[in-house]
Amino acid sequence: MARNLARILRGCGSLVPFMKTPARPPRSSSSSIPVRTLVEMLPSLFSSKPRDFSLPNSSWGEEMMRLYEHYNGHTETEGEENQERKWNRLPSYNRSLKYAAGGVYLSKLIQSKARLFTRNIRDPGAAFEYVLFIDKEKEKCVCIFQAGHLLEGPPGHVHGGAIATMIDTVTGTHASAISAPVLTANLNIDYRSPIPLGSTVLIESTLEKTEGRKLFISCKVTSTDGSKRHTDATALFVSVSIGHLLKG
Ligand SMILES: CCCCCCCCCC(=O)SCCNC(=O)CCNC(=O)[C@H](O)C(C)(C)COP(=O)(O)OP(=O)(O)OC[C@H]1O[C@@H](n2cnc3c(N)ncnc32)[C@H](O)[C@@H]1OP(=O)(O)O
Repeated sequence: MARNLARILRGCGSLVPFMKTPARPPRSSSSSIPVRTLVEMLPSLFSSKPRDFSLPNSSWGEEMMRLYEHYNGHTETEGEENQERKWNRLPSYNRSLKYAAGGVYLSKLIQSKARLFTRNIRDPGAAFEYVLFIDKEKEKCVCIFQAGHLLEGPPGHVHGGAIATMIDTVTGTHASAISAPVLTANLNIDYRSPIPLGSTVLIESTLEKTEGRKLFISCKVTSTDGSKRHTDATALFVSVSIGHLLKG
């Protein structure tokens, strides 16, 4: 069982190769409501190839697309030392336990239906639309997040739990890229200004330090032009053994 899970986790590593992405698919012109194109639907109907959810779909708005094209494979120079930072897209799939240990620690029913929380809505644009980029040194991650109408908390704004979910996802993906498998041990969030539903924001995470099995990561959510600070967070991840995951 542990050997099987080890194989899966190695497989997860292959789920995050750095890759360039194809051009944006056509958008519907007849309506502002996103339409799932036949091209998008066909692979899921006829192929077992997993869908990469971090590629553009017809629900992505102009700001999401502009930033996607900005970061995808982009190199920027920053700081006084003109340090170069190259951003690489991280693919994102909705299931990781598909090939797990034959229901040894999960019932087969649960295992076959298990889906990554943020990637389980079929209607594109309805909930979490996001794409993550990581720099080559794995010091920073940036996520472009478009918050769909199903994520409402206060009227017209994003639910605090949905924001926490995205912060956990971005910092957790960042920590996993450095040292998989990890679990969130601690997450502190300051909500500074509400995020309008339907808007696109930037979620940036920074590796502050590592101490043994512990990874300390900070995170901020801002408007895409950086003028508005929506949320600040710090997170602690702890590297765990496969045995710890199996123990539950
Ligand atoms: C690629 C796809 C990626 C998708 C991204 C999704 C990311 C989602 C991530 C999650 O949501 S994980 C789910 C939520 N988290 C959990 O369910 C974790 C539950 N907690 C545990 O399993 C254990 O408490 C934990 C693994 C975190 C730690 O247990 P251990 O027995 O492995 O470690 P230990 O308790 O010995 O602590 C190790 C170190 O961490 C420190 N530590 C642990 N918990 C802490 C805490 N809460 N606050 C501060 N420090 C803490 C602890 O003091 C110690 O420090 P030192 O090494 O310096 O002594």
